[in-house]
Amino acid sequence: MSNDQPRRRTDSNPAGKQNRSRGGGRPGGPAQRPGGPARRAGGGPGRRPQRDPVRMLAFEVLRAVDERDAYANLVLPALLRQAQEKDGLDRRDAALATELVYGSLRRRGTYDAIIAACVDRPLREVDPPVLDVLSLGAHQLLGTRIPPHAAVSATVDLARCVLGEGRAKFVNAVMRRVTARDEEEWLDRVAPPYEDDPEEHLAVVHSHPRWIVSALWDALGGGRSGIEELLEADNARPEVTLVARPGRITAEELLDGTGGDAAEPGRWSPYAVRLAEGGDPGALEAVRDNRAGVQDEGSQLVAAALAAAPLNGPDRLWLDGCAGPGGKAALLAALAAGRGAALVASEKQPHRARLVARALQGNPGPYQVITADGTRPAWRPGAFDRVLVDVPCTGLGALRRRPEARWRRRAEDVAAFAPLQRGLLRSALRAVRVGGVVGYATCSPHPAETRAVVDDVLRGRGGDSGVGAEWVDARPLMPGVPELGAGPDVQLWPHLHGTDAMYLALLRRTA
Ligand SMILES: C[S@@+](CC[C@H](N)C(=O)[O-])C[C@H]1O[C@@H](n2cnc3c(N)ncnc32)[C@H](O)[C@@H]1O
Repeated sequence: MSNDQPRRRTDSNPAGKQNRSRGGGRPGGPAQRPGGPARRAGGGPGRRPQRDPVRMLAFEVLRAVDERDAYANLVLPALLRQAQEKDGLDRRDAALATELVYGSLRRRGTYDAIIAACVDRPLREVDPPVLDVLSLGAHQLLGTRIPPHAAVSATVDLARCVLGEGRAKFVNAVMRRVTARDEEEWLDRVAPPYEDDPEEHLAVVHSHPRWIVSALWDALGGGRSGIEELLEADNARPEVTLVARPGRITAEELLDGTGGDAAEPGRWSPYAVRLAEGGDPGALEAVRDNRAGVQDEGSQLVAAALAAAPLNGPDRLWLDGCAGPGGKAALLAALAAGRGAALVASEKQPHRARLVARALQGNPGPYQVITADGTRPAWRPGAFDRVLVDVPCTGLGALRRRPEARWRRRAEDVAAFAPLQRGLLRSALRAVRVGGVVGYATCSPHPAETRAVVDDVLRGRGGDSGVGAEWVDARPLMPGVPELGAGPDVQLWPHLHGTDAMYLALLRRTA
């Protein structure tokens, strides 16, 4: 199965109801488990299924992601909180639920290819809730240390609870086929050899849509090892990084506040603190009162580089033209306050502008949050000394944080963002005064969203910004950060820097 094949959409068949015509079906041809036949799992028909709140919760999150395009990183914490109160879910349960949800979403491409080899019809003809149960089962079998018999039995019990007895039999049969091989053996079977089709091989083995493998490889360049490391980094759990907002708390004070072993300093940003696994940012007083926040180190580096870019003339008024939800704006506002400047944080979506206002609350210097379309400026041309536009993009640089995003995005999305990205950069160049600096940032390394946008705008392709601009080398403004490329722009990478794949171009207005 190609990893670009859409897998599932909404289900007309609510979970918990049997559907004999679609829900059952025969699994694929016979498969022998090494060392003997697969063990019967899930208990006999007479046994009542174990209702496991952890797996029920994980299933509920996967359904929300599939049915209503929910974001796992928003739905999961809310359901975990509820379950902690209602079912007494403890930390270990919460960690397992998180692993099951994130693991099965991230590895969906690989698991789908394996499940497809165990079923006698195209996956799109298998009901989405059945596929969700199978993904959770496949992840337990192939991606965790849960013993196979326990993984199969828990999956069949889940199927009996949420799908009904008929479809649970189907799930049981498929799961028993999956147990016939370990992950490596399955990949040898379902992925084409690298030599025959490198992109499809990497897509199946590392569970990314093929078009994303292709785009990331184009952006990264180089041979097999680099792209494999990048794809692996996308599948790893990202650590939680905090930002200590300057003028309000130092990184050292924030570290002390986490209580010893629970955190360590950031790798590159002087404001960063990395939380140890399982650390809960919401438990920290500094986060609760806004002196610190959760922010990837790449985003911190982008804001800090713009703030550090050399300027000719005054440095009084800064603009963040795409501010929501406010992470970079909060750091910029704190840095601006430190040198007597003010920040205007502008955001088109009112609900996101409210998030910006919340992020900036308590900032030690002057700031203003406005709701405005950055392509139709609500400010005078040349009003600002520094301008950031962190434009809407495909988010291909943050796949490790948004486990479902890679399956939702389409190749066409890249072109769909192009006019807005160019429009926002042209506006930013008009908003900055001559001698001032603009930062163009994306959380995507796709060349069509990064360098191509800046080149087009500088050359007046597709519309004249009416101003002159020149490149500023961004690399020296990220001191100590290795492997920043040939410049003058900067591309960060999860596998090289441990950050999201943020891109930054800095431009100085010349006329
Ligand atoms: C990548 S996000 C910015 C992230 C933000 N800089 C941060 O660090 O939290 C892009 C933002 O631009 C906003 N946006 C989209 N179109 C816009 C427009 N025409 N003018 C201003 N903002 C816009 C989106 O609503 C979104 O909040």
